[in-house]
Amino acid sequence: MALAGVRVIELAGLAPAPFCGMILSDFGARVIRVDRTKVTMAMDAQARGKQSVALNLKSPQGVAVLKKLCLQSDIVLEPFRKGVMEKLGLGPEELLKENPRLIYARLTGYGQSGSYAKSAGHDINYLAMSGLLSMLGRSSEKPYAPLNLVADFAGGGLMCALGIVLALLERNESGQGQIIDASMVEGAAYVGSFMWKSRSLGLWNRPRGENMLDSGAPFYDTYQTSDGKHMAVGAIEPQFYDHLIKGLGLDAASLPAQMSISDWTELRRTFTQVFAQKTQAEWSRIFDGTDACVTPVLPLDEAGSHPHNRERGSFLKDAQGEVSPRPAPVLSRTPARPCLSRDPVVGEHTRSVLGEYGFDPDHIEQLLSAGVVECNEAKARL
Ligand SMILES: C[C@H](CCC[C@@H](C)[C@H]1CC[C@H]2[C@@H]3[C@H](O)C[C@@H]4C[C@H](O)CC[C@]4(C)[C@H]3C[C@H](O)[C@]12C)C(=O)SCCNC(=O)CCNC(=O)[C@H](O)C(C)(C)COP(=O)(O)OP(=O)(O)OC[C@H]1O[C@@H](n2cnc3c(N)ncnc32)[C@H](O)[C@@H]1OP(=O)(O)O
Repeated sequence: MALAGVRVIELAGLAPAPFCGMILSDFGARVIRVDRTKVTMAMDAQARGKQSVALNLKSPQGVAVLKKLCLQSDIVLEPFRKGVMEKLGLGPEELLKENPRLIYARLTGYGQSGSYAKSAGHDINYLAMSGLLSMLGRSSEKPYAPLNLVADFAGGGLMCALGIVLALLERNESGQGQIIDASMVEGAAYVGSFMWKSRSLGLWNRPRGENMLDSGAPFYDTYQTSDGKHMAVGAIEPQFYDHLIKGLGLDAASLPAQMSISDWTELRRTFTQVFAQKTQAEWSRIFDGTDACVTPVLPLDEAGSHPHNRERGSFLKDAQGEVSPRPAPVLSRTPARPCLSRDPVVGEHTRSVLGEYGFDPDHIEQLLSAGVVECNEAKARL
């Protein structure tokens, strides 16, 4: 796999950093998640392929353990508020002095500088600060955040993984690590570069929800079907729009022009009425195999069984029978080989990882009895 041999220490976080760690793990990196002690349940729903060490970083011995792990690692990924790692004596200066090849990835909302750097926040705040949230939502409605997809995952976890891979690539030449300051505000904004750079095209001149790509256009929207499901329509180009009109059984000559904005309300009404006359399956049969750019809106538990996704193996089932997306993109020689066994229990691998990283057995037992680390091998076997 592409990242085979790469060692990652991921400090347990909420959503973006676990996603970043899972990407690295899916593509072959060895990811050790450092959990807190005295935690019963892992909050990490993206723990595929990771191992867990439970370590109390509030104790000097715990800090020393983390330093030793980082000394033998390529990457440390930290998801805390600015200053937390420094307060623990685990800041980048400290760790890079000991291991100059270390890539120190800091995944935060507001970045390591600026007046918000130390403020708490979540995806919706970062999205708001990126400028993008102002563009999201239906006409005459307030801005609407599309789950926590944009800042946490696209602009956060994924962008941080990109930074890590770039730093690894560069390290091959320089032999040196570096610090990655991954701000979700900036990551989200960067993902949305098109929105800034396409303003001159007039794509966003109208109020929110009234433009071509923000649900303003009737040919770029979703419609309810007679069984209460939905179809997604993305028939932008005229040749594809023609297929849409044909599939809907409408007469193009009796409709207003596609790009006549003043007629969009009326056109949407027509499309709404027509889509409501058949079930999702019936519309899928009509549009499948055409260039109308019309697809069913699939719920999560149906996405994997759609013929197209099934043919490609786009979703995988783990040992517990849980279905989730397979890692993307697909590399031809070194594709990801995601781990299909269950997620780690908090502290399941403490003893084995410490042993592997050079802690002698007596020292491990001393750390365990002092409560600096915890091991839950037995719980994992239950
Ligand atoms: C929208 C998403 C967030 C979605 C998250 C949800 C999925 C979950 C949120 C609440 C969860 C539920 C809840 O917990 C109750 C149940 C618990 C149960 O176990 C499971 C079910 C629950 C219902 C549970 C279910 C779900 O998990 C939830 C619903 C996001 O936007 S995520 C993005 C958030 N932003 C960032 O990541 C940006 C960077 N980080 C930050 O800004 C801050 O970390 C943040 C997120 C604001 C949190 O601030 P906080 O004050 O809590 O932490 P920090 O200032 O960073 O400091 C960390 C302190 O912890 C110490 N520490 C860390 N590791 C260790 C260790 N191993 N040992 C000892 N101590 C440790 C560290 O030293 C810091 O201590 P100090 O404060 O003293 O410096």
